[in-house]
Parts: sequence; structure tokens; C-alpha cells
Amino acid sequence: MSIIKSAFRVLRFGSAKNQLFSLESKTCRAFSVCNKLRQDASDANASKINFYVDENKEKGYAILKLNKGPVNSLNLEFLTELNIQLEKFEESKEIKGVILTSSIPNIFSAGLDIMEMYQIKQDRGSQFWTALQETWIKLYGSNKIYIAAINGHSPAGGCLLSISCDYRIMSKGPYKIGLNETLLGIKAPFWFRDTMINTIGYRETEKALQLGKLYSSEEALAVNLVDELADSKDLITKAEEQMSKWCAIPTVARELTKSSMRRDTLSKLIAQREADTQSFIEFTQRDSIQKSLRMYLESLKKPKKSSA
Ligand SMILES: CCCCCCCCC/C=C/C(=O)SCCNC(=O)CCNC(=O)[C@H](O)C(C)(C)COP(=O)(O)OP(=O)(O)OC[C@H]1O[C@@H](n2cnc3c(N)ncnc32)[C@H](O)[C@@H]1OP(=O)(O)O
Repeated sequence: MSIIKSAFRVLRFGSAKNQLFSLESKTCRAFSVCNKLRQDASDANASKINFYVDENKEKGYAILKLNKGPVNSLNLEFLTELNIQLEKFEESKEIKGVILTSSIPNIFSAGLDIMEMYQIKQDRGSQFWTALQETWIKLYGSNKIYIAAINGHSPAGGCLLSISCDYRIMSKGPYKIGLNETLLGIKAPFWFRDTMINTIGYRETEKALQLGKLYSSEEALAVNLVDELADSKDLITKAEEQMSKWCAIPTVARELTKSSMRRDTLSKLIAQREADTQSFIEFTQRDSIQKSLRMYLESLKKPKKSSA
């Protein structure tokens, strides 16, 4: 039911009531599958801790630290767990905001787990994509304040998580962030693209997406892909300072403003989730795409050059 609530939230100020009811039945179908997955995920991962949550109810915010080694790659089970947590935040009366970061040194998130796109059966592929859509809708469409404390590399899906937040602080250091999908031989989906456009503008996005550009932290700051840089040791303190500032803004006014800025972008995906999932399946099943993914995976697995 939560996604239906999200859809209502997203379209709350729109006039498209009929559209909303048709969305509601589509999302119901998609998420009967996800409810089962949620149960499976909580059973399967009972012994693994893929993220930590540190709630400070007195101050009104939480810190969510991604902890799925080695690189916080986003697979179906991880996304499903994250979605449950995001929903808990959304429903919390005490939590106004969340600092999203990682407990893995030098890695925020390596993005989507490439194994979820490589030689995957249609069923799993569509569950995976539906879960990713849900994560984005929950994050980008959240009423809460999300601040990304980007403590390391943040390519592709990692960048999407960051730009779905309200504010980004990145550690200074040899880290990269960006939508590098073309380097894997794939096209960034329209909602990745639109979130990027909303963050850094059309022209910069057009160049960045075609080139699969991974920005250094300084370059990211220069194009407003991140809002601030911090020394690694100060990252969380800076994020907490920023969070206090955002928490002090009158809540309803801030929520209404956020919603008005993001509603159109969200509605575009919500209106065509099934078609978007079909495109993902059709696209990733092409021989040429599988070949590109295989080569990319091989390049990742090559032994690293010795620095000596
Ligand atoms: C029309 C609609 C169309 C829709 C069409 C579909 C659109 C899809 C959109 C895609 C979005 C994405 O996010 S695609 C994912 C893009 N992500 C990336 O390109 C990141 C690739 N990774 C890296 O660059 C690096 O790993 C990096 C994150 C910097 C960390 O470097 P390190 O040296 O610290 O670590 P590594 O040794 O490289 O990695 C440790 C191990 O993790 C594995 N690993 C690294 N990244 C991984 C990943 N994303 N998925 C799986 N496994 C990964 C490596 O293979 C290693 O495995 P072992 O050797 O076995 O230990």
C-alpha cells in the first residue's frame, strides 16, 4: 500500500485524479510481487547487516549507512530491504530527515549490481527493475529531508541515489561521481537523465551522459552535482550541520515546495512503470548489450596494477 500512498503524495497537488486511480491499480499489481519479495528478503538477510540506522529522535533525524560489501552494489534483495527502511522513515513522526552515507571506506555505492543485468531471467529482471523504480520514487518523492554524505565513489546508480537527495556533501579525495552508463554500453534511463537535468541543467547533462562522465569531487562541485566538499573526517559533522538548518525550515512549506519541484518528473515514471520495466528487459536481453556487460565485468575483474 505504501507505493499508493507515495503516488498520492506525488500527485497530491495535481488535477489528474483519474490518472491516479489507474496508477493505483497498476502499482497494486506490481507490488503484490514486491510484498512477497520483502518477506523473502527479510528471511534471507536475517543474518546479514546491509545497512545501519542511527536514529536521533531528539534532533529529529537519522543516519542511514549502507553496508553491503564490497562496494554497496544494488541488487534486488538490497533494494527491497532499503525500500522497507525508506518507508519506515516516511511514516515516522519523529524523523524529519535522513543522512544517507556508507560505512564502507572510499565507496558510497558502485551503483546497480551488474550481475542483475547480466544473463538474468525475465522474472528476476522485472522484479529488480520494479524495486529500483520504487527506491527512486521513495527517495526522490520523499517528504523528508535527505542529505547525501558521499564518502567515496558514486558511479551510475550510486550517483542516482545521491541526486535523489535534497543536498549533497562529498568527501575531498580521489573519488568519482556521475552517470557513466554509456561506458558500460547502456543508455541511462529517462528518469536517471531527468533527475540529473534537474540537478545540473540540460546542457551539462547532455554532455555528461553521452560521455559517461565521472566527475572528480572538485569537478562535481563546479557543476553543482554536489553542493559542498568536506574533508572525510568532517563529512558527517557537516551533513549534520546542514540537516539542522533544513530541519529548522517550516515543515509543510518545505514539503509543498519540494513536491512542487519534483512532481512532474516523478509522475512521468509513475505513469509508465510497466512499460519502463519492459524496456529494461528488452534492452538488457539484447545480445549486443550482454556482450558489452560481459566485457565491462571482465574489465572490473582484471588484476589491479601494482602501485609500486
Ligand atoms: C530503455 C531503458 C534501458 C535501461 C537500460 C539499463 C540501465 C541500467 C542503468 C545502470 C546503472 C548502473 O548503476 S550500472 C553499474 C555501474 N557501476 C560501475 O560502473 C561501477 C563499477 N565499479 C567500479 O568502478 C569500482 O568497483 C569502484 C566502485 C570504483 C570500486 O573500486 P575498488 O577498486 O575499490 O573495488 P573493485 O576491486 O573494483 O571491486 C570490488 C568487487 O566488486 C565488484 N564490483 C564493483 N562494482 C560492481 C557493480 N556495480 N556490480 C557488481 N559487482 C561490482 C568488482 O568486480 C570486484 O569483484 P571481485 O573482483 O569479484 O572482488
